[in-house]
Amino acid sequence: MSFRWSLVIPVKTLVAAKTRLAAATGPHRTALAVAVASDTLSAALICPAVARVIVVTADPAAAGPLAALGAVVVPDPDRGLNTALRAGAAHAVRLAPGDGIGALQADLPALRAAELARVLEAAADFDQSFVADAQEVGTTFYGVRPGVPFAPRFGGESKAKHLAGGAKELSLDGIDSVRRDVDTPDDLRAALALGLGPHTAEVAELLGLSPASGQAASDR
Ligand SMILES: Nc1nc2c(ncn2[C@@H]2O[C@H](COP(=O)(O)OP(=O)(O)OP(=O)(O)O)[C@@H](O)[C@H]2O)c(=O)[nH]1
Ligand SMILES: C=C(OP(=O)(O)O)C(=O)O
Repeated sequence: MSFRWSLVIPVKTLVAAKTRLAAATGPHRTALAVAVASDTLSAALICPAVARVIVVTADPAAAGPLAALGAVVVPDPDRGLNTALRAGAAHAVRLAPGDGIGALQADLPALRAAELARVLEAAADFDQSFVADAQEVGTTFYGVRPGVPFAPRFGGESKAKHLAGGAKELSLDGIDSVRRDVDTPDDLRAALALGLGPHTAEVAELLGLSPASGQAASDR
């Protein structure tokens, strides 16, 4: 691969985040949202093909811990997910016009750097590409090669939208952790089975879901 990547991770204002997990998480809902984003970010940052991670958020309670882990934080224009992603991508172009730009969902708590590396290597061969989520309905990664217009179509049935937009679906074996987004209690259990990162494992233990057995992203 002749270029590296800027990854943009969108993080919704915490008061509105992870509502489908509200009943299962009670007072720990916002902690879970930050933990899941922290594990996603940490795994991305140790991937050699990733030059930087740009978090787009309007929430200081998310921005603080994610900046401390190494993210560049960009303010959210607060006009929805794809606008937030485009704001992050515009910043990425200013910082490093010669790098690819990827959007990565924030809710991949089992993400393994080696699996993300395989996705980025494959993405380098296409102008626009994406990875469908584990349900085969949504999208967890959308990326463009350097200089290609960044046109994310996240939200709802976004796998079909990215296909319709001309992006190549990356159907690789062995990238379960990149596809395992967490929206529901069943998703959280599935991520637990793959191996949660340490931040999410700590919250999962508070929820009575697991022992604190999170592994560093480099070891998973
Ligand atoms: N910065 C930013 N991120 C967003 C916005 N809307 C959604 N996201 C992020 O996009 C991803 C998918 O979001 P959703 O599935 O809509 O929301 P969620 O908080 O994960 O879950 P629910 O509340 O259960 O829908 C998550 O990583 C969110 O943090 C937005 O307006 N701005
Ligand atoms: C916004 C999306 O994800 P989620 O499943 O988290 O709603 C999407 O897949 O486009």
